Formats: sequence, C-alpha cells, structure tokens
Amino acid sequence: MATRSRPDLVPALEGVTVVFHCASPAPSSNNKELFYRVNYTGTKAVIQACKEAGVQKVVLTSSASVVFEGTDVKDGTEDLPYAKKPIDYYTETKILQEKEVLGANNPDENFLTVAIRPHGIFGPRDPQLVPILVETARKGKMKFIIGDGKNLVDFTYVENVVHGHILAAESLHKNSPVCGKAYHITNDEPVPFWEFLSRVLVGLDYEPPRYRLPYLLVYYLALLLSLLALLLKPFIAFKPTFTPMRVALAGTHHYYSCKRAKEDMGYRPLVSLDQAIERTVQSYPQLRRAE
Ligand SMILES: NC(=O)C1=CN([C@@H]2O[C@H](COP(=O)(O)OP(=O)(O)OC[C@H]3O[C@@H](n4cnc5c(N)ncnc54)[C@H](O)[C@@H]3O)[C@@H](O)[C@H]2O)C=CC1
Ligand SMILES: CC(C)CCC[C@@H](C)[C@H]1CC[C@H]2C3=C(CC[C@]12C)[C@@]1(C)CCC(=O)C[C@@H]1CC3
Repeated sequence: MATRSRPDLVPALEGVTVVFHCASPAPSSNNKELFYRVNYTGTKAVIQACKEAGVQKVVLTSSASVVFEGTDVKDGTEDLPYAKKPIDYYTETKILQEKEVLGANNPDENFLTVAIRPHGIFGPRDPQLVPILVETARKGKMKFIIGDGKNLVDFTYVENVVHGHILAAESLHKNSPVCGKAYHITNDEPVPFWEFLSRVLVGLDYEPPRYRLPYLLVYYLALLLSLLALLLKPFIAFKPTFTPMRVALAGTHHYYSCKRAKEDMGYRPLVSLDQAIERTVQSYPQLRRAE
C-alpha cells in the first residue's frame, strides 16, 4: 500500500491484524522533503491509522544503517546508539521512523510494534543494487577499489529479510521480548564488500574492479561533488554516482550481529550467500554484458 493519507489508510486497514510497514523512498532519490514526508510524517499517519482501524501489530522495515555514521561497525549489536550525525537524509529519517514505531509500542492497549533492520538487501529483479552496479560498470566507472578492499559488509538476500519479518510478526504478542525492540536481520555471512560486487559483476560477464584508490581521497571528492551538485541544482541537474554515503558503504566495515534475532525469535538465514548470488545473477539476463 503506497499511500501516506490517513483517511485512505483507515478503511484499507479495517479488519487487518498485522501491518508490515516497508515504504520508503529509495536512498538515491536524495530528496529531503520527500524523505520527511514519507518516512517521518507518513509513518506517524500509518501508526495513527493502525490505531483507529484496530490493527494490533506493526512490523517496520527499518535499516541497520540507523547506527551507521560512515565509520567502521564490526559485529554491531542493537545496543549501538542511533547515528548522531546521520550520513544522509535517508538515514536521518529512517532513525525518526524507527523511533516513532518503537515508541508507539503499548502492550496495555494491545498495540505491539517491532523493527527489523536489514542491511544491503538484494535478490532477483531488485531495481536497486545490481542495476546501479551494472550501470556504473557500463559507464566504465567500476574499475576502482575504494580503500584496501578488505572491508567486511553484510548483504542480505530478500528471502531472509522476509523470513525475519514473518518471525517477528509471529513473535509479537503480549509479554514477548520482541515488543518495542529492533532486530538486525542479515545473511549472517559478512563478506568483503569488493568481493561481493566482483562476484555479481563477473557473474554478469563484466570485469571486476582492480585498481586501488585511497578511501579518504575518494570520500572527500564525493563530498565535493555532492556540494557542487547542490550549488548547480538551479542551473543543471546531475546526480553523482559516487555519493559520500556510497563511498562510506564501499570503504568501511559494516556488519551486524543477528544474535538477538536468533535468541528472541529463532531466526536463521534460509538462503546462503552463495545460493543467493547465483539466483540473483540468473534473474538479470538483460543486464549481461553483450558479446
Ligand atoms: N534496499 C536495501 O538495501 C535496504 C532497504 N531497507 C528498507 O526496506 C524497505 C523496502 O525498500 P526496498 O526494498 O529497498 O525498496 P522498494 O522500492 O522495493 O520498496 C519501497 C516501497 O516504498 C514505497 N514508496 C516509495 N515512495 C513512496 C511514497 N512517496 N509514498 C508512499 N510509499 C512510497 C514503494 O511503493 C515501495 O513499495 C524500505 O523501508 C527501506 O528503507 C532497509 C535496509 C536495506
Ligand atoms: C558505485 C559503487 C561504489 C557502489 C555500487 C553499489 C551500491 C549501489 C550498493 C552497495 C551497498 C548498497 C546499500 C544500499 C543501497 C545500494 C548500495 C549502496 C543501502 C544504502 C540501501 C538502504 C539501506 O537502508 C542501507 C543500504 C546499505 C547498502
């Protein structure tokens, strides 16, 4: 359901027991006002509508990036504080959204909420990760490794993300430890960022990135480019491929512990990273490099 209007939401939610709130503009939209309208005020409207319609459970698709400030996170737990300086408006509003949903948890009024925090979702026909990667490769911009190439990252197969959501919904009942809490849901197989990207690229017949560039150099260049894009916005519209957020994601460690999800809701990833990459690559025949 892609709406933010409470009067539209209420009738659609009558008779519903569980709402999975997954809506968010894509991070690449880079539209501050839209992020606030959908992720923050839109989420408030969803919560209000759920209460009015008598919905009892809300499962939010949050993001592990709510704790990411552009520096290393290794085996991060849910006890890490929210990012004090969120790296972009997407992250800033995902934090506000998660706080709204978890703050609305109220077992006394039979209104139970939980937040799932996946990281780097990918899977067959997803319009974001693989298409952006292939477009960058086709423009000849995927030749470089940012940093030393050893940074470990979580990429999460969509079926595992869905499994986490279903387990969370099933575990949401009065006196359950999951009420009002956030849970990391990943493939639980951190992988070097550049190895993951290279496996996808090679699977689609593109060359893997080879040449190393210093992380800080690329980060500050990306920052400069994004400032330029902002200043020139009234005259020309251009969208840099290498945003500070993407460079930070590409050059730092950021992987998260699923221990809490395993203990509280019996989470285990259903699909391994190897199977997941294989299935994903097979789903994009149109993105293969032409002979
Ligand atoms: N793609 C990723 O790596 C990660 C995504 N997430 C979260 O997962 C959720 C699903 O995102 P994805 O699968 O990436 O993208 P998606 O494009 O599959 O899903 C986004 C949903 O938001 C809705 N939406 C977008 N703009 C809207 C608007 N203006 N008003 C109302 N609804 C709107 C869309 O209709 C769509 O159903 C989001 O909440 C996102 O923040 C969390 C962690 C990682
Ligand atoms: C241009 C290259 C340096 C990077 C190309 C790959 C990227 C398109 C993706 C690699 C990690 C991805 C990721 C997200 C979006 C796509 C990537 C940057 C998220 C920002 C999506 C929303 C989230 O909640 C967190 C994700 C982290 C990983």
